[in-house]
Amino acid sequence: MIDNNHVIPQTKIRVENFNLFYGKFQALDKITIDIPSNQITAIIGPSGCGKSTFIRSFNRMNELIPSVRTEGKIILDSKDIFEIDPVELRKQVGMVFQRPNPFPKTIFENIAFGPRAHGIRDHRILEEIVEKSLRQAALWDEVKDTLNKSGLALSGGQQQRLCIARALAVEPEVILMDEPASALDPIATLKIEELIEQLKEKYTIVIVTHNMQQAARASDFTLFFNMAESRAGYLVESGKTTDIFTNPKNELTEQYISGRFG
Ligand SMILES: Nc1ncnc2c1ncn2[C@@H]1O[C@H](COP(=O)(O)OP(=O)(O)OP(=O)(O)O)[C@@H](O)[C@H]1O
Repeated sequence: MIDNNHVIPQTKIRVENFNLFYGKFQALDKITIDIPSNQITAIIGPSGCGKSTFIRSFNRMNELIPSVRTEGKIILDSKDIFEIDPVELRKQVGMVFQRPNPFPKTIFENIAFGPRAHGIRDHRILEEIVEKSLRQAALWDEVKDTLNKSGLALSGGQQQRLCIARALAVEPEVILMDEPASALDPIATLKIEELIEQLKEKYTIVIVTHNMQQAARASDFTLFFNMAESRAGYLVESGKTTDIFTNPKNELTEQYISGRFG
């Protein structure tokens, strides 16, 4: 399909009328949005508006919290995620967190852990996966001679790329990133942004960020969330990142991106 001479990307995740409650508190209110395939979608909005809760819904991580209840649909390709086994779902929808969290194991074992848990035992195949994942995460050249060193001995930026490599090792389709560069210095941050740009060729990326420049620089689509008076998070506006940042339709979006609230 062609729209203003641009190809319209396919939908990877469709969210329909999605509500999420922590006990009696409603954290997400009637979210409906399509997340495009092989694109980078940034989620921005003031603290507490439900950005992390929203992306944690995509791989059902919120279900690990006992009080959580959801309503509505989340469809991955054509499958209802609530009908997919959560372990299988989390293989397809990987996650990278705010603080790099390598396992206290060697670099090799950090990457081999997931594939091994999914049944791959052959050491030669594991070696191939480790190399491929580290190459994709732009870390191979820096660690190829020290694969038996602890992942914790790497710098913060390297640790975060190790965590990205670990997520890639089980061949996900979607990678969720919750402020993946917020604990990193500007150079390590730019490396992560460059890496994310390369990864979208193969993966659908959804990234939460507080950093407006980062959203503007590094994403194709942007969703702006806000909080209602009840503190429930809702989607104010979504669209191409260039449109959201240059020509927002909603006054709240305009105020937020220009730093006038949040
Ligand atoms: N485990 C939980 N139990 C109860 N309430 C929670 C829980 N986790 C988050 N919340 C509440 O849900 C709301 C949304 O939180 P969430 O962390 O998703 O927001 P956020 O937009 O990602 O915030 P930030 O930008 O500060 O990280 C907040 O009011 C928060 O207090």
